[in-house]
Amino acid sequence: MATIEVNDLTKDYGSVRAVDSISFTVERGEIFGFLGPNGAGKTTTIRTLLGLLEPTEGTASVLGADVHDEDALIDAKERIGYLPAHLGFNEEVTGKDVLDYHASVKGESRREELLEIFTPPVERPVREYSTGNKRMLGIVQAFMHDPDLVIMDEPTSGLDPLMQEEFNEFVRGERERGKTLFFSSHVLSEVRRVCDRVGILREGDLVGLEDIESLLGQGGKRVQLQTTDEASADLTALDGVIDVQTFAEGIQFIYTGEYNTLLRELASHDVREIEINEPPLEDIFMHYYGKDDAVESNQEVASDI
Ligand SMILES: Nc1ncnc2c1ncn2[C@@H]1O[C@H](COP(=O)(O)OP(=O)(O)OP(=O)(O)O)[C@@H](O)[C@H]1O
Repeated sequence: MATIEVNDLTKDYGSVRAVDSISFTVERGEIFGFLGPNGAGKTTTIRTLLGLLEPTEGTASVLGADVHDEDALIDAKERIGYLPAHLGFNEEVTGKDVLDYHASVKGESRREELLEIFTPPVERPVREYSTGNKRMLGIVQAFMHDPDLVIMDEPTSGLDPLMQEEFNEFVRGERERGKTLFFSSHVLSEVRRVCDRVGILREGDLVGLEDIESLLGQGGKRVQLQTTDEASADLTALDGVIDVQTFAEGIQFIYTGEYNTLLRELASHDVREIEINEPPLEDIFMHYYGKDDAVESNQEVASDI
């Protein structure tokens, strides 16, 4: 049985359809990224998986527990960690108090180990915490009972780049330990660094479900080169060349065609400088969001690459 199973899940808030009949599974040991711009339905899906919202239609299960079955879900939650997007800690108690309480309910076998990596000032009251400190406290809380599945909503928001990298490293280590991680993000580069598979959500619809490798593969390659005007004209006339941009020092385009054709064309010209690499994930993402939405999505989907 898959660690997470979602079948035709729909969630309405009154007349607003937040999630529209989505289906996917997450297998044990996977890191699954749930990607989409603001308002796509990520938080709604996550809260439904945790039994915090009732589905309007459809079913979902986590660690074999049906989300409609309250008792089964309570048992399953002992083996689940949750990091919400909005951390509603009691501001008056210390970080240590927060963790002590969590320990009494779920356990704390990894508490000290986690506090070596993520370092909220646990002796101070939460009201004095920065956003990043709160996030670190939330991460420690989510993982300290060594759960089999951890569900996280925008886990790195508020973390500085160094701590984000620590987090990515930690997440990769968890995969080695056979844990299953499900997290939402609108930061494409983050998903690219750590996920095995991604689900792409758009206005409540699951518009893509891909291995990260094939997601990157679909986007072609970005070619940047310095060459003669004649060569530039020949190259950009090839099938599969899109998004051509001309600069004083050369040209750049995305190539989705056959590699040998490109290489033959390149070999027949005088090429002074060339770089071929993956296109930015935003370009790949546009594939799912379509041209009409490109401008809007571009603004909503952040990337730090
Ligand atoms: N309590 C609510 N009542 C009414 N509509 C809601 C409620 N919560 C969310 N929505 C709507 O449901 C849709 C999905 O929201 P959701 O918070 O799940 O998206 P999201 O992908 O998590 O976005 P974000 O990245 O901004 O958190 C949005 O249109 C949102 O306005």
